[in-house]
Amino acid sequence: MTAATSIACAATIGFDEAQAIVRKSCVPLGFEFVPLGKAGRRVLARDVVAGIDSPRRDCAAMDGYAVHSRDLAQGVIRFRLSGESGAGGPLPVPLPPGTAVRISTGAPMPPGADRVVMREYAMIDGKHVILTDRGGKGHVRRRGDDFARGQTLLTAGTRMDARAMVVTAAADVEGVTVWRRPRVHVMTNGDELVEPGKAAMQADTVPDSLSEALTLIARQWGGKLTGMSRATDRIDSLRDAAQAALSETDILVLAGGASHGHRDLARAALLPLGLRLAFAGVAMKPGKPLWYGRIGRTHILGLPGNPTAALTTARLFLAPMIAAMSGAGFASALRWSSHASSLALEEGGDRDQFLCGVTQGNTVRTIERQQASAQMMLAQADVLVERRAGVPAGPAGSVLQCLRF
Ligand SMILES: Nc1nc2c(c(=O)[nH]1)N[C@H]1C(S)=C(S)[C@@H](COP(=O)(O)OP(=O)(O)OC[C@H]3O[C@@H](n4cnc5c(N)ncnc54)[C@H](O)[C@@H]3O)O[C@H]1N2
Ligand code: MOO
Repeated sequence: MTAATSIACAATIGFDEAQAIVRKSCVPLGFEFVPLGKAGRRVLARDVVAGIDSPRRDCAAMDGYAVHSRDLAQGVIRFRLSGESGAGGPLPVPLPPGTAVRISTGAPMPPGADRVVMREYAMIDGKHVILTDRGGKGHVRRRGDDFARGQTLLTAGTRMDARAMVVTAAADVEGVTVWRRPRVHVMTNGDELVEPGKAAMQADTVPDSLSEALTLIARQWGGKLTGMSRATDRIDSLRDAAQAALSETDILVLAGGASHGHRDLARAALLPLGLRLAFAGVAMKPGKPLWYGRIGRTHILGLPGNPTAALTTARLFLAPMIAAMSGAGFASALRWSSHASSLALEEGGDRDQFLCGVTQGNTVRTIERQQASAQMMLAQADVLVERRAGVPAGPAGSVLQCLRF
C-alpha cells in the first residue's frame, strides 16, 4: 500500500493507479487440504499428480470379442469361445490361439489378445463365434494411454471446475491442496434502507438492493461470505458493525456513505478502528467516491451507494481482489474482450467511464441513459464497456473493450 492518506486530504487518483494499489496489496492467503467434495470452484495451490495409470491395464475400447490378430491375419473366422472379461470382473487368463473371449468396453484384455472385434461383426454359433471384421482397428486402449502414474495432470492456479474434477478423481486423488478463500463481510448503510419486501409498508424507505448482490459477487469470484450487516448513518452504528466483523474478515466491503455528504460517514467511522486509507476518490464514472484501505490485515473496500456505481466498482475492484486472494490472480477477473460498437460514440469525458452495455454476437450497444443511481438497466446489461477519459469520438463499428458484468 502507498503512504496512507488521512481522511481530510484524501485525493482523487486515476483508475489504473487505484487498481495497481489494490492489486499490489492483495496476495493469496495461504493454503489448505480439502476433500474433492469440497474442492469445487477452489483454486489449486499444488499440482494434481496421477496416482495410477489410466487405463490401468490394456483394455477393450469396444464391446465385442478379444482375439489374437495373428489368427485373423491367417484367415481364421470361426473362434472357440473361451470365457468373458468384464470391467471390474476377475482378471482374464491368457488367451489360447484360435479362441475368443467376450469382452466389454473398459474390460482388461486377456494376456496375448491384441485385438477386439466389435460385436456388430460377430455371430454366435453354439460354443463358437464367427468374426467377419478384418479391418485395421485394434480397438484396444493401452495401459497408461491417457495418463501415467506420476504425471502432472493439473497445475497450481487451475480452478476446480467439473472438467478438473473428472481429471482429479480419475487420477485416484481423494483431495487437493487449494488456496484459502478470502472471508468477505458485506455491510450496507443508510437510514432509509430496509430488507427487500418491507419497503411498500413503510413510507420513505428504500429496499436494500445491494446486500444480496454484493454477497453473490463475493461468492461468484471465490470468496466465503462470513457475514452481512446493515448499519444506519450514525458513526457508532457503522463503527460497531465494522468492529464486530473485523476479526473474522479478510475483505470488508462497505456500500454507501462514501461521498461528501454530512451523513457519509463510512471512512470517518472506521478511522478509530485503525483504518489506514490508501485512496479515497477515483477518477472514474461511475464510482468516483470509491475508497480503499486496511485495518490491520483486513482489506476495506468502500463502494459508492448508488447501485450501478456500487456494482460497477465491485466488478472492477472486489472481483479481482477476491480472485487474487484466492490464488486465481487479479487479472483472471479482468478478461476484457473486443466488440464493435453498434452506435456512434461521443468523445470520452474527463473521467474513465465504464458504461453498461448489451452485447449481440460481436457487437455491443451502450445503454442510452446511463446513471449511477439507475437499477433497471442492470436487467439488460451484460457487459461493462470501457471509455477512457479524453478518447476521441468514433463512428459505429469502433472497437470497444468489454468486461462480462
Ligand atoms: N457533494 C457531492 N455529492 C455527491 C458526490 C460528490 O462528489 N459531491 N458524489 C456523488 C456520487 S458520484 C455518488 S456515486 C454518490 C455516492 O454516494 P455515497 O456513497 O455517499 O452513497 P449514499 O449517499 O449512501 O447513497 C447514495 C444513493 O444510493 C442509495 N443506496 C445506498 N445504499 C443502497 C443500497 N444498499 N440499496 C439501495 N440503494 C442504496 C441511497 O439510498 C442513495 O439514494 O454520491 C453523489 N453525491
Ligand atoms: O461516481 Mo458516481 O458513482 O457517478 O454516481
